Amino acid sequence: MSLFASAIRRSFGHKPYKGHSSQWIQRHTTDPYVQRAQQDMYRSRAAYKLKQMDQQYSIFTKKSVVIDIGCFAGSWSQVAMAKTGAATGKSNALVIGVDLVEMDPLDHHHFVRGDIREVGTLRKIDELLRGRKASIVLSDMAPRMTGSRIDDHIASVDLSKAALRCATNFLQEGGWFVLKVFQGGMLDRFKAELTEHFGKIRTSKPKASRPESVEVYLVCSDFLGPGGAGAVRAAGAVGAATRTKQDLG
Ligand SMILES: C[S@@+](CC[C@H](N)C(=O)[O-])C[C@H]1O[C@@H](n2cnc3c(N)ncnc32)[C@H](O)[C@@H]1O
Repeated sequence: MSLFASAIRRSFGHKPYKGHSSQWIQRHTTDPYVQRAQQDMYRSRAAYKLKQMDQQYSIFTKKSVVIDIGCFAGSWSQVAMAKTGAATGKSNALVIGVDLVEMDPLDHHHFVRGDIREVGTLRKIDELLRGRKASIVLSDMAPRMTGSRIDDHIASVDLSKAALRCATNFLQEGGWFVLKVFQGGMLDRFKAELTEHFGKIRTSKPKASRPESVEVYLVCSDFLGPGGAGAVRAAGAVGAATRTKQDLG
């Protein structure tokens, strides 16, 4: 057994890979990001995807208020806690994680167990925000995989729409929305929907995302606020009409 595999065994118990195929175990134990995550004390290799996107787009600032949807096992929340200063417990920053699955607690982190598609879950997030708006909404949610590419794509777009509902409810104007979605035929229409709410949308495939994976990330910024682009267009039209009236004297 390799040194790394025996270290994992020590950390995670006698049969850490029970239920996984030999192909999965081989890929997992030789993956450099898995090894780095061990060394850096991240709960999963997914941490590096968020870190790489932050390096490229500068998403986090100190004191940000973050909602991390689909947060289990917690590595995105760990990154968010460190980047915003919430991990110190002395900052104004706030990180709220949401997942269907119970998560081992992180210091100064707020966890909601629930389904993001349900109103009750949104209500719990609202209570934790105590009247504040979020500066960043993250979603690394993945559906339960069926093995059918098209079904997994549809389920991923459904989850993304639920994450978008959460983002439009809680984001402050100018805020960020970073989400994972599986590529497929409905992606372009979903992106068009996002343009109704965000000034900029970029598609990202961070290095830590396995090339063979169908996942991509959408990095949306400049949240347009309630009413979205429709409201902005209407305000523009009112402004233009007022200016024309003034011009006409
Ligand atoms: C790939 S994992 C997230 C990994 C995480 N970002 C990390 O860094 O450890 C996807 C998570 O999405 C969660 N999820 C899937 N559907 C959900 C839903 N409807 N509401 C909340 N969480 C959901 C799953 O339970 C799973 O834990």
